[in-house]
Amino acid sequence: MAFALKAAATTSASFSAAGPRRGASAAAAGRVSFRGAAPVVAVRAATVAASVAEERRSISGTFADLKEQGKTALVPFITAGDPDLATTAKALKILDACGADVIELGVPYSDPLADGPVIQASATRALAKGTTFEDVISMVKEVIPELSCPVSLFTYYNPILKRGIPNFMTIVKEAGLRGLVVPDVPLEETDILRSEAAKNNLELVLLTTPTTPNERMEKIAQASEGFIYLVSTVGVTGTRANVSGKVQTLLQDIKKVTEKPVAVGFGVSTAEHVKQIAGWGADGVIVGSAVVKLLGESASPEEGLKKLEELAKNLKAALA
Ligand SMILES: O=P(O)(O)OC[C@@H](O)[C@@H](O)c1c[nH]c2ccccc12
Repeated sequence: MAFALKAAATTSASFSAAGPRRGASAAAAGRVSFRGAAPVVAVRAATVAASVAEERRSISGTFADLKEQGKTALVPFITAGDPDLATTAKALKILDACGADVIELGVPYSDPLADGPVIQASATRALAKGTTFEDVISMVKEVIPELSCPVSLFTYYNPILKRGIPNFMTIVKEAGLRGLVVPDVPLEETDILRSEAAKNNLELVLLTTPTTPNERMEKIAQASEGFIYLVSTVGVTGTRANVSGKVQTLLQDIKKVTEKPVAVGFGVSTAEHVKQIAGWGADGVIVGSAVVKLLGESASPEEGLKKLEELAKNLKAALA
């Protein structure tokens, strides 16, 4: 696997110094400070406030804000449509309320080659329910306005190719999504994705793995946007008892070549794991299978959501 994202940090950094991290407060600040201004100025000011608010909800902007606060991002992953899309909508709101900093939303796919048994089974259940890409987008469009954290879409390449890259990016942007993770596209083939994503204000997150040669890792780091996804271990997604000690060295290697945030995923499932990884200097932790398992394998959607809330709170507390 080889992954990449672009240089999204360019604009976000300049906004990161201003107060709380999310859009609502920026908009509120705009209302107060522009009161009484002449109409034209007010309109211009409102536009600036809106773009600041917009920027603050970007993935890179979120990471920049957290860095200032000395915090590590919690990035949960869930599969859309498992157990059903209504539950996915509720799960997004719960994760946001529990302090998820960015959410990775997976589009269910029939050949998830990088996924282990838990996420494969989850995608299979979602597809068996008839979940389509269009259904996922409609749900997302409704829910995103209610969330304060940015949501990134996780998808294999085929659904993108099928719709045409420019068309796909427009759909994703219009749904309110802020980023994309596409695990089966090699770095060399990400240019077109990145440029079309950029036109739609979407950040393309790239991945690097323990077997990625240093020189290539450097290129991935340069091209990745939002954050750099450090895959903690070789193999597929899925919970593991321990986090590989190699991650600490890999983090150091990446940080030698880039200032961009680095988030660690694959096999991260417990409060201890996230604490350990944060202690090694990671800017974010990505938790997939542990979360997906709760939602997909509980006796009822309600029970799954309750367990999800407990786990999210627990993970967030470990990063406080
Ligand atoms: O499930 P895990 O081991 O917690 O790993 C993260 C993860 O689920 C998510 O980022 C992901 C799901 N499917 C993937 C495929 C490739 C890379 C990453 C992913």
